[in-house]
Amino acid sequence: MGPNHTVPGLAEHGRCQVMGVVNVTPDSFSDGGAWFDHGRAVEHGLSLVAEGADIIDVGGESTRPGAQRVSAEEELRRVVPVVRELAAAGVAVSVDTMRASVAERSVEAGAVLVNDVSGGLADPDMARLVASSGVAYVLMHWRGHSHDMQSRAVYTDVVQEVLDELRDRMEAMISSGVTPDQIVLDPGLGFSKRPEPAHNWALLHQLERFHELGRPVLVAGSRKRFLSRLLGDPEAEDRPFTECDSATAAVTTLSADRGAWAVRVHDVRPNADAVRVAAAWSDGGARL
Ligand SMILES: Nc1nc2ncc(COP(=O)(O)O)nc2c(=O)[nH]1
Repeated sequence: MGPNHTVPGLAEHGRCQVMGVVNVTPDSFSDGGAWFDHGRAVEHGLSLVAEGADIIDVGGESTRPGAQRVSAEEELRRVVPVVRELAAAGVAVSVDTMRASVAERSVEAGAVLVNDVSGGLADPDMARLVASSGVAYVLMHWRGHSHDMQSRAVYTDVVQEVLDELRDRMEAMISSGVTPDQIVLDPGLGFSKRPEPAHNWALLHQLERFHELGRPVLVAGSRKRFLSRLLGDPEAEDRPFTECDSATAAVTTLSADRGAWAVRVHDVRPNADAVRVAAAWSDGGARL
């Protein structure tokens, strides 16, 4: 197990944490828009906490490859009420947004973490908001919006280049007033990464190198194409995304064993079990 960091505003459990996903979108690639209604989204978030989620990640804009952007007004309409109700229920809520305006209103509504897949590149105002609010911040590796991000998936050494680009973004955020302890890093599995060559597997294979950056690492492989491709059989197409939850739990176990601070997953229960197995295995049951 690698380092367990403390992140301001987030409880520490002495183990890898589980971030449950609630996509308040009509077209989410991984759950088919099941939680587009606010009431259903809040219910789903509470049920994920009951299954063992430590954090609930609320997103209002699909980031799957090819997805079109939604307006700031629509994104605000989708996420802020859900953030507010979950936070009021005592849930640790993160908001999955690239927009400073959405992050700001979500923090006001009680979010304790801003999960920015663009690492501050999509909205120049994000650094100011994160610095002024002091909120914890997920800085993910990103090379452009969904509509053309795969055209940027060209690397000579994907692990070294993702590390270098994350370091550059972290330094940029810190020079804008963000303190290092606010920052959680994420290699951005599936974002400007190709299944062939296996960029995502190369990043997971060398996950421990991300500790070189001295910040907690979030791994978000849940139901992603590199898993459905792995599990597909040669002649047929990929395994359906919603049938990749066992593989996701395997990624969780291995990520936790290699010191991931948290995993971001859709199906919480098997992953909540996996992080507990990894913790008990790692310390020989000392904390049981
Ligand atoms: N930090 C972080 N956030 C994310 N949000 C959405 C998605 C897209 O997946 P989904 O829409 O199926 O949840 N992936 C990530 C990710 O890899 N890292």
